[in-house]
Amino acid sequence: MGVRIYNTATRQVEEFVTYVPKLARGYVCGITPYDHVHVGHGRVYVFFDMFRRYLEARGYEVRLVINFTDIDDKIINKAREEFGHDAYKRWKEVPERYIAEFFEMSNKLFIKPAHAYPRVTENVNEMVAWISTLVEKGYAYVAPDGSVYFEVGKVPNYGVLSRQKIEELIAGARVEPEPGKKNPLDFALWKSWTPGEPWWNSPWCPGRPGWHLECVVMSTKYLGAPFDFHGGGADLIFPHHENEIAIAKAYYGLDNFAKYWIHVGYLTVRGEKMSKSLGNVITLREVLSKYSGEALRLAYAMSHYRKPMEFSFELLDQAEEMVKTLYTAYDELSQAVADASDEDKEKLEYGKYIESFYAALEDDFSTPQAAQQLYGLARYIISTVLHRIDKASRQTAIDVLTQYVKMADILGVLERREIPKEVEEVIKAVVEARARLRREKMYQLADYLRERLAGIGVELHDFGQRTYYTYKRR
Ligand SMILES: Nc1ncnc2c1ncn2[C@@H]1O[C@H](COP(=O)(O)OP(=O)(O)OP(=O)(O)O)[C@@H](O)[C@H]1O
Ligand SMILES: [Zn+2]
Repeated sequence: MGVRIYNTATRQVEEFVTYVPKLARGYVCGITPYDHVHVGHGRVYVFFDMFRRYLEARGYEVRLVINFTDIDDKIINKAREEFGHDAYKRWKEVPERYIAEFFEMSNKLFIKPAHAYPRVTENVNEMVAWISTLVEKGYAYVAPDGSVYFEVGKVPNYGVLSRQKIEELIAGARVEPEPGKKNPLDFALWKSWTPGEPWWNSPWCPGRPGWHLECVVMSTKYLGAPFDFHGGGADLIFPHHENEIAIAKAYYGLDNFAKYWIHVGYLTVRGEKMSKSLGNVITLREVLSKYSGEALRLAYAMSHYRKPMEFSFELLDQAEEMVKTLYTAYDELSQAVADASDEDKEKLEYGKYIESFYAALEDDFSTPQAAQQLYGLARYIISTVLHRIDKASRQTAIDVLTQYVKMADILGVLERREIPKEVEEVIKAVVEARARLRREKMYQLADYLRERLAGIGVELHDFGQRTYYTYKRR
């Protein structure tokens, strides 16, 4: 079966078919780097990382672009708070700091690098060129102060994504009519300069680009138009993504410049969206100083991406325990392969976990079910495969291990499985020595070695004559 995914543009779960076979091009709206990245942001980027890994496992080449909105009112305000009068000179330190943190946390979360990370400030010339074209085509107008607005009423079907009519949008949106705007829903493509703010030159006035335009220009610059999928948090559907579609429609004449619109539900704290403005933020730095990246990934995976996810430390504790089990199954099975025999004397029933895992992901990327199957397979390995390893063929043992790792790699939850070679050699030597002591009934000494190993995070599990170890990753 093919991949099926919910498309906000059609409000349906659809077959995922890319424009170019086996090439998936996607853009995810990036952070506005004015403060610490939090667990809510993490949910979005981990989701798209899992989706990307899944597509890659299905043989796609994935070209993923994530931007940084590195100039914005929030950044300017933060710079003023921090630097006072020097903000004008030093404002760039704010985005630099939080972009660095974004990368640091992405690493800790084992998020694979994107194809490109364009920044607004590096693409202003292209943005100015786009605005000129939009003005020429009659979709944008220049206000008396030199700001340029996009005229929403000029594009047919404005509101396709959020499924609202212009009149309803005007009534519902908290958009203030601004001087210079023809219609309250019109939005700025170019914002005129205010004293003390960073500015760039343009044919209209010194100023800076507007958010919605920025994402259209950066996505199509790196992915062409149309491209396959565009995503972000559910709060971006309106007005951000609606306006992106309108701009691209005006510029290219394309009905929709992205085929699939994929939106991730909110991460909540006591039912409310985690967000700076609500003051209920838990930073990724805090969580990842106490929990592994794999535990947080697994915690995310346990909620369906479109549903709200209530954050809690209990959830993380549970996920960390599960990750430990995943590693136990991996470590022990890797060692057990050597004890398998030449032919299958008993049949192992592991296929159903694998089939259900992929079936779940094919059906609108149900990571909760997939995670359950992966965990189920880990437990099956520990409770059954390891005990019967001498009744399974080496081929079967290797197959279970390979399939298990492949599944884990889609969710990205066994990312630290490599044990340093020297450490592995030392552990093996001690385990062998202990086995000899046990054969010679020198149990006290054998137990002493077990304790010493436990001290460095190595746990031993005896299966009759055989002993397998697990290694605690740090
Ligand atoms: N609590 C959350 N749950 C899910 N996604 C979120 C959450 N908060 C932000 N996002 C998403 O993270 C991405 C980056 O968002 P951005 O930097 O604009 O943050 P934001 O929405 O302004 O966050 P905050 O309100 O905390 O400042 C966007 O796709 C946004 O939808
Ligand atoms: Zn965007």
